[in-house]
Amino acid sequence: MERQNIFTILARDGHARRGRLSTAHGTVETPVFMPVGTVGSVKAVCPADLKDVGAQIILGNTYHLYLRPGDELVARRGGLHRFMRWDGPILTDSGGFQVFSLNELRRLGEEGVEFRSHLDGSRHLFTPEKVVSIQRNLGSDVMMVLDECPPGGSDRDYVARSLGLTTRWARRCREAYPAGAGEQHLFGIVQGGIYEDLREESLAQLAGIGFEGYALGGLSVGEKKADMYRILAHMGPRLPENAPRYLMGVGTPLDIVTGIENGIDMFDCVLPTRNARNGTLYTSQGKVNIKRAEFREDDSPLDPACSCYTCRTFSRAYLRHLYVAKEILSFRLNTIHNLRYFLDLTARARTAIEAGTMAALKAEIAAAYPEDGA
Ligand SMILES: Nc1ccc2nc(N)nc(O)c2c1
Ligand SMILES: [Zn+2]
Repeated sequence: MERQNIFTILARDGHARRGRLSTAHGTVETPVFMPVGTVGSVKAVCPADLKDVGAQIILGNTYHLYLRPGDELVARRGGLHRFMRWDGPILTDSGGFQVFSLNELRRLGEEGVEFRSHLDGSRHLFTPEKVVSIQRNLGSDVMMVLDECPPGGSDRDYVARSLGLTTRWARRCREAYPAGAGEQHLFGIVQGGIYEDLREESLAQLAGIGFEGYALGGLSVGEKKADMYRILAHMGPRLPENAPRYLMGVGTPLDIVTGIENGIDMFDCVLPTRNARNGTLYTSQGKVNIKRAEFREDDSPLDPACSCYTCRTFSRAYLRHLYVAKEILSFRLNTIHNLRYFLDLTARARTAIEAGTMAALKAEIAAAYPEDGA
């Protein structure tokens, strides 16, 4: 059957796109930031908090949920949406990246990647077919193919061989879940390291197989920022025009705005949630390190330009106190704010694209975050 187009472009500002992605659990207004909920929870906040800060779609992780509590257990509980009580769209990463980043002990072969659980050392094999089966058990709205993300700094020969494996695995994922087979979308992941020609080769091979969306993988993995921006500028606009484009694991506020101006629609990053827990808060005036003594008696809101629950309700003095006292509430209030900042940033980008003012938004973010530049 002819698949209806799942992605609509509503406005443009240069390469930037204002779009709308339809999924089985609702539509996603893009550009969009996706909070990371690795093991079925966005750390320190609940689904009501996520709705309150404007989250549309969140991330889960195949590797972690397969190991604990188990994808079949989640399926028996009605799938990940029901299990975690999140009724909006969910995207799950395929696990390949997590196997590489969490495990020294792993063996990579044509069949798949063999690894030991970081929880109990038990042995497992992820094949393309297996990661599709896991993501179908989880019931995620967007599934990612199994790919190899070459370590940052890998040489060109290694990257060239690796992208061939990634393409063969992507083809096996598509064969395991053909277009039209169900309501879940399957996205391909472009690799090719910091080499434009290898990136174009990876994309051509994936586009020849055909996916509902395309991700740029293999970035924000230790390469120089200038290399990431060079690949982003080269590949963002070259990704298929009428499909959603996802930049995996990125990034800082300036990275996100730079991604948007290069045609990217979807982003995920642990920075807002992870840095909330170590007291680094993102504001309209740049980063605020809430543990600094200067905030001891500061009655002002964390960010006067933010209307989140944390900024509406508490002072910097109180947020600093909670953090220094290692109160659990500190994690929740800091995370609510940081997520709201990243979600408001992409909401502002959606408005800016419609108004043709993306350049002004980028200049504002570059000024607030000078340390983020290339
Ligand atoms: N920076 C990242 C983050 C997540 C990734 N996930 C997959 N599957 N592949 C990559 O290359 C990633 C890169
Ligand atoms: Zn706030």
